[in-house]
Amino acid sequence: MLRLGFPPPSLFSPSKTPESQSKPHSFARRRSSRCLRRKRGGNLAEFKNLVTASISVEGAAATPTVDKREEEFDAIVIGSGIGGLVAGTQLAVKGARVLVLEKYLIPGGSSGFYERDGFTFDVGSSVMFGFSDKGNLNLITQALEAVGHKMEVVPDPTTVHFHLADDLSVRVHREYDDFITELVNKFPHEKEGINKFYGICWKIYNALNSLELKSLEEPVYLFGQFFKKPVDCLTLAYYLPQNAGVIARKFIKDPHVLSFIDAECFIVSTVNAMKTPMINASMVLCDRHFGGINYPVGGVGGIAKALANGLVDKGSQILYKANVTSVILDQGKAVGVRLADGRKFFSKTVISNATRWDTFGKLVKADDLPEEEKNFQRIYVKAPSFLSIHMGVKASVLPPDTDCHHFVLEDDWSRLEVPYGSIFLSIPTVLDSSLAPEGHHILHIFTTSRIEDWQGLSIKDYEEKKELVADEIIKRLENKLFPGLRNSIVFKEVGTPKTHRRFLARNNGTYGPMPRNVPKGLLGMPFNTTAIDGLYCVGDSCFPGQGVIAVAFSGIMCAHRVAADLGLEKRAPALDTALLGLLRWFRTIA
Ligand SMILES: NC(=O)c1ccc[n+]([C@@H]2O[C@H](COP(=O)([O-])OP(=O)(O)OC[C@H]3O[C@@H](n4cnc5c(N)ncnc54)[C@H](O)[C@@H]3O)[C@@H](O)[C@H]2O)c1
Ligand SMILES: CC(C)=CCC/C(C)=C/C=C/C(C)=C/C=C/C(C)=C/C=C/C=C(C)/C=C/C=C(C)/C=C/C=C(\C)CCC=C(C)C
Repeated sequence: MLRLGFPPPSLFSPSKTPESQSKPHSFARRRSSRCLRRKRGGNLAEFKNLVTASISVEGAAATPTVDKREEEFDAIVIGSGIGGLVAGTQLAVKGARVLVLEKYLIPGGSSGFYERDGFTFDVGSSVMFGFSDKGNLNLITQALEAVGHKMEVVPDPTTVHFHLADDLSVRVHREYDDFITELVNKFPHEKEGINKFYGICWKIYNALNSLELKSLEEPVYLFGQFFKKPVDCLTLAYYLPQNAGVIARKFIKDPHVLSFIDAECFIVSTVNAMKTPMINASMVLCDRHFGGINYPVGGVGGIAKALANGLVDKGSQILYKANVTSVILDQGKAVGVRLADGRKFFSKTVISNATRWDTFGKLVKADDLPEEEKNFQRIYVKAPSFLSIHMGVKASVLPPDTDCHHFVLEDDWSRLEVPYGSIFLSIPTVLDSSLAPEGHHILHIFTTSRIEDWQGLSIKDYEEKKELVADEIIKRLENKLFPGLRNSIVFKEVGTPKTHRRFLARNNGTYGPMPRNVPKGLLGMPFNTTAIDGLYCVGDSCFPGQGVIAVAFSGIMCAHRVAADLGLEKRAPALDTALLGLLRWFRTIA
């Protein structure tokens, strides 16, 4: 069966919005009961919790408008992406009363899931960092543990198989030595440079891994870490303003190796190594070998479901179909939110998991954009969105031992960052066959694409263009990797940047912020506090940026800073002013 669209397909037409669907609630329940029948996709108790959470809060909110200040929460979180859920659950664990408001029908945002014809698709990436059982950087594991959940995972033997220009094929093996041996075998003359570059990545990773990770905006913690681990903190402070490309160029001369490192960085930052902060590069280039990439059994969507259930278990609430349209300000302080249906909720603090462009462009009705946000927009622009193709195929089309994740850049290195230039492909059924009907695999294909390409088209032209562009991409994969691919397709849905904008509520469907020019590493990236008292941001437009593990860290940092401001964690108000002022100044020089 061939279909074009995105979850749910009946909603997908350029003129409809999620709010205009007729029976979203029954859709959510149907989906829940279907999931209950799945063998490994989640257990009954989990799903009861999820549905009850939604019903109980909706019940509470059934009164016309909740606008009495005595109904106050400690924190309202706008959005249930992994950033919002981690912030919410961490606060709930510390004893705060949290309300998460999600526009869509299920939690997770870009890390959500959807089901069609027996296939369970991850909405976005299936490459999960931070999901191991060791070290301090397994932030997904830790976020789940905090609310008493543990997920079964399947270790991925190969993080990604690169198929690059000039017939360069490199497998990033789970074992670091196997990966380095393979790379050095391709470029023996650069053995020393390769070892030095990845060696520095390890130095940074080990420093990160030695710290207890909390808010860098909270001075008691930050100075405490400097006191306990001065060398590691100074190492991080030294590399904070640096980018991977400059460091790679100190040791490596061969342009092909440098292009390979560009591709390594691009898949996690959507920009080349010259623009990728060294700390972020080190984090991903090492975590994949330290803890390894591990795929959650039942699909990535299980992480958000477990966090949402954990939130409720800890006495907090989550409300779906809750589209926040504005943050309520009282004498310049954020005190609550207003929903599209007129309801209002009040809280001591408000945390936005919407992008900063949406938070300050739509949700906050301030006369002027705060200087802080002007600075953010001076340094960062919206990264492009994606064209994504979710397909079900006959298993016979894949050769035995096919890797789970692939990155394809066929002939021309210079096309790395060009829209549709390179192709990401994940086949999660290689690791968890329960995601597809027997004898089938899932192919999730994505490539960068800009919203401008999809605007101003009639519905017919839009649908035809989707089909055409998707077909080109599939043909390229057929030529490069899997002969016969097109004839093996049993299911296909195509999402465009407009789809991402609609269903993930992300400005222009952006994947997150990317530096406008060469940045000073991570120095210019804002943390969680904002220029508005009581309003915090979390997610990928906060330090350290794009990525599920990155937004999980942002959630941990945010919860710590908010908890300190709520009096649930130690704080030192005099030091706060000094540190926050200093960090603000750093950002202006970035
Ligand atoms: N696009 C991909 O391929 C993909 C896939 C998986 C993970 N990721 C990673 O996840 C990161 C994003 O995670 P995140 O936690 O920052 O955010 P997110 O975009 O995943 O989630 C934000 C959530 O907030 C909700 N929301 C936004 N505005 C709202 C409003 N006004 N009212 C109510 N709800 C609202 C959205 O519906 C969404 O569920 C990305 O940087 C990316 O690295 C991306
Ligand atoms: C404050 C000051 C100034 C100073 C001080 C010093 C210090 C102490 C510092 C510290 C720091 C820290 C702690 C930091 C941290 C950081 C972190 C954690 C980071 C992280 C990061 C992460 C990341 C970035 C990630 C990302 C990822 C991603 C994006 C992924 C993606 C994926 C995909 C897309 C897939 C692909 C696919 C295929 C190939 C198919």
